[in-house]
Amino acid sequence: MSDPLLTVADSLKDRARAALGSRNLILVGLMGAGKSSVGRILASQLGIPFIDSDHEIERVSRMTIAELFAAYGEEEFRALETRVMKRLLKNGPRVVSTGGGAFVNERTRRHIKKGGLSVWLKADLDVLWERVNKRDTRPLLKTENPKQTLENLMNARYPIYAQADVTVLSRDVRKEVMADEVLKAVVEAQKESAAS
Ligand SMILES: Nc1ncnc2c1ncn2[C@@H]1O[C@H](COP(=O)(O)OP(=O)(O)OP(=O)(O)O)[C@@H](O)[C@H]1O
Ligand SMILES: O=C(O)C1=C[C@@H](O)[C@@H](O)[C@H](O)C1
Ligand SMILES: [Mg+2]
Repeated sequence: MSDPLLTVADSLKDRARAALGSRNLILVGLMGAGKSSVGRILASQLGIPFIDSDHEIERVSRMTIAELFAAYGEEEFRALETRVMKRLLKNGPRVVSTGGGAFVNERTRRHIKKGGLSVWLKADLDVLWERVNKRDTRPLLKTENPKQTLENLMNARYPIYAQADVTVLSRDVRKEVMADEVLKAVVEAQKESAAS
């Protein structure tokens, strides 16, 4: 006899996959929200390709994000990010994890809105700080008080991330649990848009 729990999990994946159709599933949110790690799990569960825009930018430029910021500055980085995102979102379905500032940029946001379903992984300051303070690869946090900088970014960006199609609370639960919550939110979003 089949395991009823497995059947429930399988049908969630199937329902989310059907709800997505040929659209991309695009994860947005601040540094440390879990876009890259949860995105990878989602892609494997949905059986569709996974792309991380930060990695794609590093691949095409053959430089790290930190090197790009240092050599060309944030403005040039954003212009490159917009071009890369536009290209990545032309075809779907894919799971695309974005860099933390991608959705904040108006042009990039337009490509994201056109290219699929955007999901904001929303987390509180302490959760984000616990996760990002372990590595110093993030150029925007190389300040005297990086936790305060992170809080300033939250205050400036949260009203913009709130424009995503769907919001999922990112908490200290297993990444697989977070991925399941995103799948449920995708199914719900599709139901709501079908009903309206
Ligand atoms: N649900 C979770 N529980 C515990 N740790 C997590 C969870 N989600 C992510 N992490 C950890 O937090 C760190 C940051 O996660 P991740 O790189 O996925 O974030 P991100 O949103 O892609 O950040 P960035 O915008 O900087 O790329 C990683 O070390 C990851 O393993
Ligand atoms: O929040 C941001 O603006 C950034 C987040 C990272 O993912 C990188 O894209 C880069 O470090 C900028
Ligand atoms: Mg990431």
